Amino acid sequence: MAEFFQSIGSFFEALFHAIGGDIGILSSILDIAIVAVIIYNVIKIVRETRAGTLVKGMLILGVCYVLAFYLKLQTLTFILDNLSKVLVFGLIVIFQPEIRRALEQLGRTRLNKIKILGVGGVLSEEDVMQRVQRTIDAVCKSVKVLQGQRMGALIVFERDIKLVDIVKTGTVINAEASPELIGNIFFVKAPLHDGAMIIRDGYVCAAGCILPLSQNSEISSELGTRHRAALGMSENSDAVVVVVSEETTAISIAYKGFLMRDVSIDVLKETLQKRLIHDVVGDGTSEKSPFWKGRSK
Ligand SMILES: Nc1ncnc2c1ncn2[C@@H]1O[C@H](COP(=O)(O)OP(=O)(O)OP(=O)(O)O)[C@@H](O)[C@H]1O
Repeated sequence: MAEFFQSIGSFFEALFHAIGGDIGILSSILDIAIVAVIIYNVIKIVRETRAGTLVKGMLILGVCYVLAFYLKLQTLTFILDNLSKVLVFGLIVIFQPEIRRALEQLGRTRLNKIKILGVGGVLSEEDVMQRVQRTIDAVCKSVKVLQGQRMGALIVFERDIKLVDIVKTGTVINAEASPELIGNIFFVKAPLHDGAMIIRDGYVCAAGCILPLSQNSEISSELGTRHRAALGMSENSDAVVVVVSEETTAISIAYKGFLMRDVSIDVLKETLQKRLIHDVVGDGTSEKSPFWKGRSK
């Protein structure tokens, strides 16, 4: 295997020499570019996730370590030195969802998206997006009805990461979304009202599904297991999760480990369109999403 990579390396070296390039300069440029991309993404993750507070804590520990070292406080230096070794493993455990998501994002390519959209298959991208739009309309309409009847709901919009294990915990439906169907599923006496509904490519894929609960200790204590499950799902996948509170009728949206609480139907519709249509077709409007403004847990 090592020989194989060596021969590939030699091939590229010979190629660069053949085209008159300097491998040293080229590799330095490549090196700097890769490191810049890694640093940019780490800063992005720190800013967008709960890592921010932890990084501040680590910086404080780092400053303490430097001070202790230069002031020759041997016991404190010893403790902080050993703590830092344990901390590396602790961070891997704490950030397991973020690390997993980052690796999953890395493994996702434009090709995957093309396949998911069904280009080259039976449906065109436009057909799938029209169906997704109809589903968003149906969900928004039924959410309004559910609020009026004080009924809770938990709706997961699957995106690139397939939720096969989650679907298995519920009952497969595979039907076109309509306000009537969604209303029926979440009707309090209906057998599938407990748990989450999963929507895949604009179809109601399953209902009565069990989601992973978030272990985040920063979640507001007034939020119960429905909201915790929504947040947990968004921490462990790229899904957009909609919650309608049975108690307060408030609508919340969980995405990438953040919960935006008490949103209006208009914001719900806008966010779903941005995450499920604009993000997928890549028209560049997704970053203007209101989701990241005023996010909370
Ligand atoms: N792990 C889970 N996966 C899917 N659904 C869940 C899960 N845990 C709880 N639920 C749903 O949440 C309901 C309980 O909601 P609970 O009252 O505890 O939460 P809440 O966040 O306070 O919501 P609400 O504001 O609607 O009362 C359950 O009946 C079930 O339908």
